[in-house]
Amino acid sequence: MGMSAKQSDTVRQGSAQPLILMEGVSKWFGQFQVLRDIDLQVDQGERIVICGPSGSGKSTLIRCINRLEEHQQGRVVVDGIELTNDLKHIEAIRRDVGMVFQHFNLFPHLTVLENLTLGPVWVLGQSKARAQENAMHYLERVQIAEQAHKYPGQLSGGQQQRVAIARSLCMNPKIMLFDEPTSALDPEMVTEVLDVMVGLAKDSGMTMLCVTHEMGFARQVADRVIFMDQGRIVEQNTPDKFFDAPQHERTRLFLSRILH
Ligand SMILES: Nc1ncnc2c1ncn2[C@@H]1O[C@H](COP(=O)(O)OP(=O)(O)OP(=O)(O)O)[C@@H](O)[C@H]1O
Repeated sequence: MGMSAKQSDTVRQGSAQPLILMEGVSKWFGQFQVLRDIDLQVDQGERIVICGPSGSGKSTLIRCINRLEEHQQGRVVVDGIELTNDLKHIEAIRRDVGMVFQHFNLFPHLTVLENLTLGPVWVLGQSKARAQENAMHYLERVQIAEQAHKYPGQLSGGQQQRVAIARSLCMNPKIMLFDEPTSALDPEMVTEVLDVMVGLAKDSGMTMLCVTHEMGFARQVADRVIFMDQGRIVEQNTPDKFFDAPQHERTRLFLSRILH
Protein backbone atom coordinates (compact mmCIF):
# COMPACT_ATOMS: atom_id res chain seq x y z
CA MET A 1 0.00 0.00 0.00
CA GLY A 2 1.37 3.42 -0.93
CA MET A 3 1.94 6.09 1.67
CA SER A 4 -0.55 8.93 1.92
CA ALA A 5 0.69 12.41 1.04
CA LYS A 6 0.82 13.26 4.70
CA GLN A 7 2.87 10.19 5.61
CA SER A 8 5.25 10.61 2.75
CA ASP A 9 6.19 14.22 3.37
CA THR A 10 6.70 13.78 7.09
CA VAL A 11 8.54 11.12 8.98
CA ARG A 12 5.75 10.36 11.41
CA GLN A 13 7.03 7.67 13.67
CA GLY A 14 5.74 5.23 16.24
CA SER A 15 5.19 6.15 19.87
CA ALA A 16 8.62 4.78 20.78
CA GLN A 17 10.22 7.65 18.87
CA PRO A 18 11.17 10.79 20.77
CA LEU A 19 8.83 13.76 20.59
CA ILE A 20 11.77 15.96 19.67
CA LEU A 21 14.78 14.71 17.76
CA MET A 22 17.83 16.81 16.92
CA GLU A 23 20.65 15.14 15.02
CA GLY A 24 23.93 16.84 14.18
CA VAL A 25 22.32 20.28 14.29
CA SER A 26 24.58 23.23 13.52
CA LYS A 27 23.80 26.86 12.93
CA TRP A 28 25.73 30.00 12.15
CA PHE A 29 24.98 33.69 12.49
CA GLY A 30 27.26 34.98 9.71
CA GLN A 31 30.75 33.68 10.54
CA PHE A 32 29.81 32.86 14.13
CA GLN A 33 28.83 29.25 14.81
CA VAL A 34 26.17 29.37 17.49
CA LEU A 35 25.20 25.65 17.53
CA ARG A 36 27.75 22.87 17.02
CA ASP A 37 26.64 19.38 16.16
CA ILE A 38 23.76 19.17 18.63
CA ASP A 39 22.26 15.74 19.28
CA LEU A 40 19.20 15.80 21.50
CA GLN A 41 16.23 13.53 22.04
CA VAL A 42 13.30 14.51 24.20
CA ASP A 43 10.59 12.02 25.09
CA GLN A 44 6.92 12.77 25.59
CA GLY A 45 6.41 14.18 29.10
CA GLU A 46 10.10 14.85 29.77
CA ARG A 47 11.05 18.02 31.63
CA ILE A 48 14.38 19.44 30.65
CA VAL A 49 16.32 22.37 32.04
CA ILE A 50 19.00 23.93 29.84
CA CYS A 51 21.68 26.07 31.47
CA GLY A 52 25.03 27.50 30.49
CA PRO A 53 26.91 30.76 30.15
CA SER A 54 25.50 33.75 28.32
CA GLY A 55 25.90 33.35 24.57
CA SER A 56 26.33 29.57 24.69
CA GLY A 57 23.38 29.02 22.30
CA LYS A 58 20.61 28.00 24.70
CA SER A 59 17.94 30.31 23.29
CA THR A 60 18.92 29.50 19.73
CA LEU A 61 18.66 25.78 20.42
CA ILE A 62 15.10 25.95 21.72
CA ARG A 63 14.10 28.44 19.02
CA CYS A 64 15.12 25.84 16.42
CA ILE A 65 12.40 23.59 17.87
CA ASN A 66 9.56 25.95 16.95
CA ARG A 67 11.28 27.32 13.87
CA LEU A 68 11.84 30.81 15.24
CA GLU A 69 15.38 30.02 14.11
CA GLU A 70 16.42 27.87 11.18
CA HIS A 71 19.18 25.29 11.54
CA GLN A 72 21.62 24.98 8.65
CA GLN A 73 22.96 21.46 9.17
CA GLY A 74 21.49 18.31 10.63
CA ARG A 75 17.89 17.35 11.32
CA VAL A 76 15.16 18.58 13.64
CA VAL A 77 12.06 16.38 13.88
CA VAL A 78 9.19 17.51 16.12
CA ASP A 79 6.29 15.13 16.71
CA GLY A 80 7.14 13.32 13.50
CA ILE A 81 7.41 16.46 11.39
CA GLU A 82 10.82 17.17 9.92
CA LEU A 83 11.54 20.89 9.98
CA THR A 84 12.85 21.88 6.60
CA ASN A 85 13.12 25.08 4.63
CA ASP A 86 9.70 24.26 3.26
CA LEU A 87 7.37 26.30 5.44
CA LYS A 88 4.26 24.23 4.90
CA HIS A 89 4.42 22.66 8.38
CA ILE A 90 5.14 25.85 10.20
CA GLU A 91 1.57 26.42 11.35
CA ALA A 92 1.32 22.93 12.85
CA ILE A 93 4.65 23.36 14.59
CA ARG A 94 3.75 26.76 16.03
CA ARG A 95 0.45 25.34 17.26
CA ASP A 96 2.05 22.32 18.88
CA VAL A 97 4.96 24.15 20.46
CA GLY A 98 4.11 26.91 22.91
CA MET A 99 6.73 29.41 23.99
CA VAL A 100 7.13 31.71 26.96
CA PHE A 101 9.70 34.46 26.56
CA GLN A 102 11.75 36.51 28.98
CA HIS A 103 9.70 39.60 28.09
CA PHE A 104 6.11 38.43 28.19
CA ASN A 105 5.18 39.63 24.67
CA LEU A 106 1.53 40.27 25.54
CA PHE A 107 -0.50 42.60 23.32
CA PRO A 108 -0.68 45.81 25.38
CA HIS A 109 -3.89 47.09 23.77
CA LEU A 110 -5.84 43.89 24.50
CA THR A 111 -7.18 42.82 27.88
CA VAL A 112 -5.79 39.72 29.55
CA LEU A 113 -8.81 37.72 28.40
CA GLU A 114 -8.52 39.03 24.83
CA ASN A 115 -4.81 38.10 24.81
CA LEU A 116 -5.78 34.56 25.71
CA THR A 117 -8.65 34.12 23.27
CA LEU A 118 -7.00 35.64 20.19
CA GLY A 119 -5.03 32.53 19.17
CA PRO A 120 -7.72 29.95 19.95
CA VAL A 121 -10.36 31.91 17.98
CA TRP A 122 -8.23 32.91 14.99
CA VAL A 123 -5.80 30.01 14.74
CA LEU A 124 -7.70 27.08 16.23
CA GLY A 125 -11.12 28.25 15.05
CA GLN A 126 -12.73 27.97 18.49
CA SER A 127 -15.96 29.85 19.18
CA LYS A 128 -15.50 32.98 21.27
CA ALA A 129 -17.55 31.46 24.12
CA ARG A 130 -15.49 28.27 24.18
CA ALA A 131 -12.21 30.21 23.99
CA GLN A 132 -13.30 32.44 26.87
CA GLU A 133 -14.31 29.49 29.01
CA ASN A 134 -10.99 27.82 28.34
CA ALA A 135 -9.10 31.04 29.01
CA MET A 136 -10.80 31.48 32.38
CA HIS A 137 -9.89 27.90 33.27
CA TYR A 138 -6.21 28.58 32.61
CA LEU A 139 -6.30 31.99 34.30
CA GLU A 140 -7.66 30.25 37.39
CA ARG A 141 -4.92 27.70 37.11
CA VAL A 142 -2.25 30.41 37.19
CA GLN A 143 -4.27 32.17 39.92
CA ILE A 144 -4.98 35.34 38.06
CA ALA A 145 -8.62 35.02 36.99
CA GLU A 146 -9.60 38.21 38.83
CA GLN A 147 -7.36 40.20 36.45
CA ALA A 148 -9.06 38.93 33.28
CA HIS A 149 -10.43 42.32 32.23
CA LYS A 150 -7.34 44.36 32.98
CA TYR A 151 -4.70 45.40 30.45
CA PRO A 152 -1.17 43.95 30.70
CA GLY A 153 0.24 47.34 31.69
CA GLN A 154 -1.91 47.30 34.82
CA LEU A 155 -0.30 44.07 36.04
CA SER A 156 3.01 43.34 37.73
CA GLY A 157 5.75 41.54 35.80
CA GLY A 158 5.05 38.30 37.64
CA GLN A 159 1.36 38.54 36.84
CA GLN A 160 2.09 39.29 33.18
CA GLN A 161 4.36 36.27 32.94
CA ARG A 162 1.66 34.06 34.46
CA VAL A 163 -0.76 35.44 31.85
CA ALA A 164 1.80 34.60 29.14
CA ILE A 165 2.00 31.01 30.42
CA ALA A 166 -1.81 30.74 30.46
CA ARG A 167 -1.92 32.15 26.94
CA SER A 168 0.38 29.41 25.69
CA LEU A 169 -1.65 26.73 27.46
CA CYS A 170 -4.85 27.95 25.78
CA MET A 171 -3.40 26.74 22.49
CA ASN A 172 -3.24 23.23 23.93
CA PRO A 173 0.40 22.69 22.94
CA LYS A 174 2.22 19.37 23.02
CA ILE A 175 5.49 21.01 24.02
CA MET A 176 6.23 24.12 26.05
CA LEU A 177 9.46 26.07 25.63
CA PHE A 178 10.49 28.57 28.29
CA ASP A 179 13.27 31.03 27.48
CA GLU A 180 14.53 32.50 30.75
CA PRO A 181 10.99 33.22 31.93
CA THR A 182 12.03 34.69 35.29
CA SER A 183 15.20 36.55 34.43
CA ALA A 184 13.49 39.87 33.65
CA LEU A 185 11.42 39.81 36.85
CA ASP A 186 12.02 41.60 40.12
CA PRO A 187 13.28 39.02 42.63
CA GLU A 188 10.09 39.03 44.70
CA MET A 189 8.09 37.93 41.63
CA VAL A 190 10.26 35.02 40.60
CA THR A 191 8.67 32.54 43.02
CA GLU A 192 5.09 33.11 41.85
CA VAL A 193 6.10 32.29 38.27
CA LEU A 194 8.25 29.31 39.25
CA ASP A 195 5.37 27.96 41.35
CA VAL A 196 3.14 28.00 38.26
CA MET A 197 5.85 26.23 36.23
CA VAL A 198 6.38 23.62 38.95
CA GLY A 199 2.62 23.00 39.05
CA LEU A 200 2.54 22.62 35.29
CA ALA A 201 5.48 20.23 35.32
CA LYS A 202 4.06 18.08 38.09
CA ASP A 203 0.37 18.02 37.23
CA SER A 204 0.09 18.19 33.46
CA GLY A 205 2.59 15.71 32.08
CA MET A 206 3.53 18.47 29.61
CA THR A 207 6.81 18.10 27.74
CA MET A 208 8.84 21.12 28.84
CA LEU A 209 12.21 22.58 27.87
CA CYS A 210 13.24 25.47 30.10
CA VAL A 211 16.25 27.68 29.64
CA THR A 212 16.78 28.92 33.17
CA HIS A 213 19.39 29.39 35.82
CA GLU A 214 16.86 28.68 38.57
CA MET A 215 18.62 25.61 39.85
CA GLY A 216 16.08 25.03 42.64
CA PHE A 217 13.46 24.63 39.92
CA ALA A 218 15.77 22.24 38.07
CA ARG A 219 16.24 20.09 41.17
CA GLN A 220 12.53 20.10 41.89
CA VAL A 221 11.12 19.13 38.50
CA ALA A 222 13.71 18.38 35.84
CA ASP A 223 14.17 14.86 34.55
CA ARG A 224 17.37 16.03 32.92
CA VAL A 225 19.64 19.06 33.13
CA ILE A 226 21.64 20.02 30.05
CA PHE A 227 24.72 22.21 30.23
CA MET A 228 25.72 24.12 27.09
CA ASP A 229 28.94 25.96 26.41
CA GLN A 230 30.10 27.57 23.15
CA GLY A 231 27.30 26.03 21.10
CA ARG A 232 27.77 22.46 22.34
CA ILE A 233 25.96 20.23 24.78
CA VAL A 234 28.84 19.61 27.15
CA GLU A 235 27.05 17.52 29.73
CA GLN A 236 23.60 16.23 30.60
CA ASN A 237 22.38 14.26 33.54
CA THR A 238 19.66 13.85 36.15
CA PRO A 239 19.60 16.88 38.48
CA ASP A 240 21.08 14.97 41.42
CA LYS A 241 24.05 13.71 39.43
CA PHE A 242 24.42 16.96 37.52
CA PHE A 243 24.64 19.13 40.62
CA ASP A 244 26.34 16.72 42.99
CA ALA A 245 28.88 15.20 40.62
CA PRO A 246 29.40 17.34 37.50
CA GLN A 247 31.74 15.57 35.11
CA HIS A 248 33.33 18.45 33.26
CA GLU A 249 35.53 21.22 34.52
CA ARG A 250 33.48 23.80 32.59
CA THR A 251 30.29 22.60 34.28
CA ARG A 252 31.93 22.79 37.71
CA LEU A 253 33.15 26.31 37.01
CA PHE A 254 29.72 27.40 35.80
CA LEU A 255 27.94 25.87 38.80
CA SER A 256 30.39 27.41 41.24
CA ARG A 257 29.65 30.81 39.70
CA ILE A 258 25.87 30.60 39.73
CA LEU A 259 25.39 28.74 42.99
CA HIS A 260 27.55 31.11 45.09
N1 LIG B 1 19.92 36.98 15.24
C1 LIG B 1 21.22 36.93 15.61
N2 LIG B 1 22.18 37.42 14.82
C2 LIG B 1 23.47 37.37 15.17
N3 LIG B 1 23.93 36.83 16.31
C3 LIG B 1 23.01 36.33 17.16
C4 LIG B 1 21.62 36.35 16.85
N4 LIG B 1 20.95 35.76 17.89
C5 LIG B 1 21.89 35.40 18.78
N5 LIG B 1 23.12 35.74 18.34
C6 LIG B 1 24.38 35.47 19.04
O1 LIG B 1 24.51 34.07 19.21
C7 LIG B 1 25.05 33.79 20.49
C8 LIG B 1 24.16 32.83 21.22
O2 LIG B 1 22.93 33.45 21.49
P1 LIG B 1 21.81 32.75 22.35
O3 LIG B 1 20.81 33.81 22.67
O4 LIG B 1 21.35 31.50 21.72
O5 LIG B 1 22.63 32.38 23.66
P2 LIG B 1 22.13 32.09 25.12
O6 LIG B 1 22.98 30.97 25.60
O7 LIG B 1 20.66 31.93 25.15
O8 LIG B 1 22.58 33.40 25.87
P3 LIG B 1 21.80 34.39 26.84
O9 LIG B 1 21.73 33.67 28.15
O10 LIG B 1 22.71 35.57 26.89
O11 LIG B 1 20.48 34.68 26.21
C9 LIG B 1 25.22 35.11 21.20
O12 LIG B 1 26.58 35.46 21.13
C10 LIG B 1 24.37 36.07 20.42
O13 LIG B 1 24.92 37.35 20.42
